[in-house]
Amino acid sequence: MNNVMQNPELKTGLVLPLMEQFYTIQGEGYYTGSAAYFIRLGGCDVGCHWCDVKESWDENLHPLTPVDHIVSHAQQHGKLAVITGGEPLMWNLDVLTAELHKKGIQTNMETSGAYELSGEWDWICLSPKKTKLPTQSVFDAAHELKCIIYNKNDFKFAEEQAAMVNDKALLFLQVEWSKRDEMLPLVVEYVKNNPKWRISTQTHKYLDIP
Ligand SMILES: C[S@@+](CC[C@H](N)C(=O)[O-])C[C@H]1O[C@@H](n2cnc3c(N)ncnc32)[C@H](O)[C@@H]1O
Ligand SMILES: Nc1nc2[nH]cc(C(=O)O)c2c(=O)[nH]1
Ligand code: SF4
Ligand SMILES: [Mg+2]
Repeated sequence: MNNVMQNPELKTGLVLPLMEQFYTIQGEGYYTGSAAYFIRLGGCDVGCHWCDVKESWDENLHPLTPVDHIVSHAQQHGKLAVITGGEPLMWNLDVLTAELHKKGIQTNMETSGAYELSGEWDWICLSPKKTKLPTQSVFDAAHELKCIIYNKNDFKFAEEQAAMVNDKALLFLQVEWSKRDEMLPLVVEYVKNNPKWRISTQTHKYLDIP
């Protein structure tokens, strides 16, 4: 076991490995266009080869930060927080989300769902990955399913994941950024033929904002 994992305060969720926090516009999914304070936690062992934030993967590189410190910054920037990573569900998020709620801040999360759910959430965006499938707890609680399309096989995977998620979840297809020129036309055709899906694009990358 590594250094970070041994910390008892991490188990209780009083500290979390913080990579960065920044105020920006949610670029993806249902909340696209909304101002949001992003809290990016370090640590991920899912291993997506196209991941756009590989610097997050090694949790030991990201300082264990008291939750009250994180929340005191969040409360200076609007009323919506997005917890992302890395894979945020590697950590106990009960304290972070309770403290954000105490300050009247909405709690949204971006997750692969690869770990059991913790935390109290107003909105969960589940983006399943083939290398480490979501747990049932996250399929049941997700508000949106956002499947990444890197190649043609990913449409089939997206349908399999849609069959697993709860009936209320909104369904989004998001093209993998480096394949956008090749795959976006296929995603457009797919959504026209299968209108239960919507398109999500990484609008922050087009806008050139964080
Ligand atoms: C960096 S991940 C962090 C949260 C969590 N680990 C997850 O995968 O949902 C945030 C979102 O970005 C998506 N994403 C990551 N790299 C991407 C890429 N190259 N193109 C499109 N979406 C990407 C993920 O699928 C996820 O929906
Ligand atoms: N603007 C902006 N929107 C985002 N939506 C999800 C992001 C993420 O990395 O989790 C992200 C991000 O990194 N930036
Ligand atoms: S699960 Fe999320 S953070 Fe982890 S490698 Fe995949 S996209 Fe990156
Ligand atoms: Mg991102």
